Amino acid sequence: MANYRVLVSDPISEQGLAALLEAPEVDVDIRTDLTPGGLLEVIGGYDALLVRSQTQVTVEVLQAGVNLRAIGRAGVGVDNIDVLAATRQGVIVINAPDGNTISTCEHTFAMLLAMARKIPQAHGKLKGGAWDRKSFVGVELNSKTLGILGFGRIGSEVAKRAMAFNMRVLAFDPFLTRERAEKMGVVMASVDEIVEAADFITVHTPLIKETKHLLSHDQFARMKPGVRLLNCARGGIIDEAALVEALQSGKVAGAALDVFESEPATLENPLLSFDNVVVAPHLGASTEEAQINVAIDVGRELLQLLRDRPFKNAVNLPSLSDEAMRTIAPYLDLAEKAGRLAAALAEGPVQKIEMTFAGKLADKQTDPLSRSILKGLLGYHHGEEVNYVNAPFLAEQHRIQLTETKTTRHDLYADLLQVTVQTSQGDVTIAGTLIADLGPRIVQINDFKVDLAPEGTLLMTEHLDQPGMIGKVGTLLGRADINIAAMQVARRSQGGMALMILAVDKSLDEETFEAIQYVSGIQRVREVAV
Ligand SMILES: NC(=O)C1=CN([C@@H]2O[C@H](COP(=O)(O)OP(=O)(O)OC[C@H]3O[C@@H](n4cnc5c(N)ncnc54)[C@H](O)[C@@H]3O)[C@@H](O)[C@H]2O)C=CC1
Ligand SMILES: O=C(O)CCC(=O)C(=O)O
Repeated sequence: MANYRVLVSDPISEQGLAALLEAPEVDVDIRTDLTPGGLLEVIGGYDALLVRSQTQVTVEVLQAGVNLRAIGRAGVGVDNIDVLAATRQGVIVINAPDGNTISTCEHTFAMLLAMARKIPQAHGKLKGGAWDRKSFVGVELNSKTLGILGFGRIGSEVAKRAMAFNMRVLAFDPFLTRERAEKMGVVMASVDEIVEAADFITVHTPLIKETKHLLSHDQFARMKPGVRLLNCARGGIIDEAALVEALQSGKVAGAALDVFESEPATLENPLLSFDNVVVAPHLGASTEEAQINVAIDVGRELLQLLRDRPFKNAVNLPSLSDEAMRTIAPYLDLAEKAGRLAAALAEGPVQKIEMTFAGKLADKQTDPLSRSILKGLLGYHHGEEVNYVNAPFLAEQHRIQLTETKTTRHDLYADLLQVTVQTSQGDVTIAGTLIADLGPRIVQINDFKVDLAPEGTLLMTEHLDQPGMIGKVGTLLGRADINIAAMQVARRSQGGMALMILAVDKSLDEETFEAIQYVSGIQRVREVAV
C-alpha cells in the first residue's frame, strides 16, 4: 500500500522518473491531459505535483491541494508556479536547475549561429525550391563582442563556447566577482557598458522584477547599429515592443528568440513577421538528455523529501551543501524543541523573537536552525500547518519582530542556541546545547540554569523555594498514577523563586493539573509535550 500519491501533469521523461515510479511507497499518476478545472478537481488527493512549464500552479490549485507537501518542477524556471502562495501554505517547491544547462546553452549557440548565418531563412527558401545565394549573407562571430547579461549556469557555459569561437566576452551579473571573471577569461562590465560595446547580446537571467525589460528603449538607444540580440531565457527580459521598434528602424540587425512575453506565441506577435528574427517555440531544454536529466533530478529530490531525507533544490528553502547539512542536522531537533518550550512558557501574544547562536554554531549556516525554532514556537499555537517553509512567513504575517545574533564565544558551552520570546507580559528564554554522549540538553530556562533532556511530557512549576513543594507535587502525581521519570530543581536564591521540571510518563488529567496549581506557593504550572 503506497503512502504517497504523486501527480505528474506535464510530459516528463518516464525513464528519468524511474526511481520514483518504482518506489514502493509512492503511487504515481501520469495525467497530462488534465484541464485547469480537472486539475482543481483531483489535486486534493495528492501529496505532490510534478510539472514542467505548461501546468499553471496557481493559488487556486494550491488551495485545492489540501494534502500537498511539494511541487516539483522538471526544469529551472518556476514562473508557472505561485511560489509565494506555496510558501504561505508550507508547500515546498523544488526544481531541477542543473539538468538542462548544457542543452539550453547549446540551443543558445545554435540560435546565435542560425541568426548570424541566416540558416532558417535559407533553409526555408531552398525547401521552397529556390537556389538563392545572394539573400543570405551573414556575419562571422570571430573577433566580435558578445555581451552576456546573467552569468549563472547557462550564461557562463555560453561564454566558454563563445571564447572557442574567438569572441570577446563581456559579462554582467550582480554576483559575478572580478576574480571569477578573470578566471573564466571574460571581462566584467556594467549593463550600460555591454549595451554600448556588444555586437551580440544574450540574456540568461531569471524573469524577476529587476530583470523585466532589462533591455528596453533606453538600452536600445545606446546600442551599436547592427547589434544582434538573443533571448533563450524568459520572454519579457527584452522588451518586445521596444525590440519591434528597433527592428523596424534597422538599429537591431537580427534577433533570435526562444521565449516570448506571451506563450505560446502566435502570429499576432509582430516579432514573428520579421525575416531577420529567428524563432523557436521554447525549445532550450528540449533534448533527450536534458529531459532525462531534469526528470532524474526532480524525481530523486521528491523521493528524498517524501522520505524525510535531505534534499537540496528547494526554491523556497535555504540551500545547504551536504556538508553544511550534516553539521547542522544534530541541532535541528533541539532548536525546534527550544522554540516549543519557549512558546509553552510565554504568556500573551508574541512580539519579538531573539535567536542567538553562540560558540561553534556561529560559524555555521544557521537559517535552518532559526526556521526550526520558529516552527517549534509558532507550531505550538498553530499546529501542523507550520513547517520549515512557511514559519518565517507566518512570523512576518503576525508582525513578530525577528532578530538573529551570532557570537563565536561562550563561557560555558562549546555551542549554544538560545531563544528569547518577548510578549507584553515579559520575556521567556530557553537555551540548549548538544552534550557528547548525552545528546540535546536544555541548559537554561529564563534565568534558571538546568540540565534537561527535551523529551516526552514535561511538567514545570514556578514556585517559592520552601520545604515540601516537591513532596506535595509528587504526591498529587502519584495519586493520579503518573510516574515521574526525571526531575530538576533550580532556584535563584534560598527562599526566592524556584523552578521544578518533572519529566512525566503521561499527560496530566485536568483535575491533577488544577490541584497542583492550587498548591500553596506555586505561582505557575505548565505542561508541555516536546
Ligand atoms: N529556454 C529554455 O528552455 C530554458 C530557459 N531557462 C531560463 O534561463 C535562465 C537562466 O537559467 P540558469 O543559468 O540555469 O540560472 P542561474 O540561476 O544559474 O543564472 C541566472 C543568473 O542571473 C543572474 N541575475 C539575476 N538578476 C540579474 C540582473 N538583474 N542582471 C543580471 N544578472 C542577473 C543571477 O545572479 C544568476 O547568476 C532562467 O530564467 C531559466 O528559466 C533555463 C533552462 C531552459
Ligand atoms: O520544460 C521546458 O522545456 C522549459 C525549460 C525551461 O524553460 C526552464 O527549465 O526554465
